[in-house]
Amino acid sequence: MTNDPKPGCPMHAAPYNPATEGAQMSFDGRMSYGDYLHIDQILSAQRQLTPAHDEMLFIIQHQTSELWMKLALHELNAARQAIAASRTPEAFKMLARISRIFEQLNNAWDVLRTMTPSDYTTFREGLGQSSGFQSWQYRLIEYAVGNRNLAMLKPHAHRADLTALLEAELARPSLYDEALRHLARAGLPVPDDVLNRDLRQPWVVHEGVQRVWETVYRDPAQHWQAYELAEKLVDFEDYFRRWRFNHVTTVERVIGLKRGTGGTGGVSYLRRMLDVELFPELWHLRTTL
Ligand code: HEM
Ligand SMILES: N[C@@H](CC(=O)c1ccccc1NC=O)C(=O)O
Repeated sequence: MTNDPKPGCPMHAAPYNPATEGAQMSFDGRMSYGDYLHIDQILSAQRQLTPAHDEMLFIIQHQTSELWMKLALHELNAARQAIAASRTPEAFKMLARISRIFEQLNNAWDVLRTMTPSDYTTFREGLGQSSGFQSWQYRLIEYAVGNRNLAMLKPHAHRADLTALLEAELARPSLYDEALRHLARAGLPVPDDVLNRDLRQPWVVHEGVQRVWETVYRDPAQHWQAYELAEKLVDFEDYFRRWRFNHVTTVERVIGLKRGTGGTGGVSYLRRMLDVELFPELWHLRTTL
């Protein structure tokens, strides 16, 4: 019997066999989709600790977030390298992608929001003291962009490999440091104490830096690349802030004002994090422009 499509009513046609047009159907000794993507490994990592229906949603939500964070870090590191080499147009493309990744993470909250407090209490106890607070990729993103709080190293002290990773990040100039070094190379008067700062320390708001960004924003045509870089950074922070806001709102909706499993006050802690500014001068200049 052939599998040629029959003319006439599709209801009576034999099911179409894509092999007739050459679809590869045999994978003995050839690399398949699942082989390339290690699908077996990924799909065997959803191990519920309870029989609760919604625990699967919770696990997959976090695992997919960690995958997107992995890509965000990949792009962030490449963007930083491109800026350091003054290849800014290349960096713009990667920074735009990072913002889209955060948009993706922001949209994902819509799925998690379908979990009610009643649903969550069916498995919350099983989580013990684990919490997103201990996500090393999240901390690495914060450190990479410039939010360097050394206190956040502590939950990783039991893992020498992760501590080394985070420490290595703290020794590198952040995305914001690289942006400012780029401005200095372009001839803008970035203060020396900024260019020679102790990279491990948290960023401290600097009036001289704000003045440099003001110069850029007062005459964008004259400083087009710096202006474009600034707006890409603001765009990224905008999406990052939305992630934090979605997180705290979802948390309040699900656990109210209960303490977090990670030991913080929960919503009170997350609200405090809403005040963190990654690139403060880029926001402040808008008031003084
Ligand atoms: C029902 C869902 C969720 C609840 C109830 C929740 C709750 C919390 C709470 C209470 C904290 C504060 C730390 C603590 O004491 O535990 C926290 C931190 C955190 N959570 Fe969630 N979370 C949820 C979903 C998520 C998701 C989907 C992610 C994505 C990866 C995530 C990532 C984080 C991160 C990165 C932190 C640290 C934030 C910071 O230090 O600024 N959480 N979460
Ligand atoms: N901190 C959350 C627990 C929690 O959300 C969580 C636990 C384990 C793995 C990821 C988590 N997500 C984000 O914090 C709570 O207090 O319920």
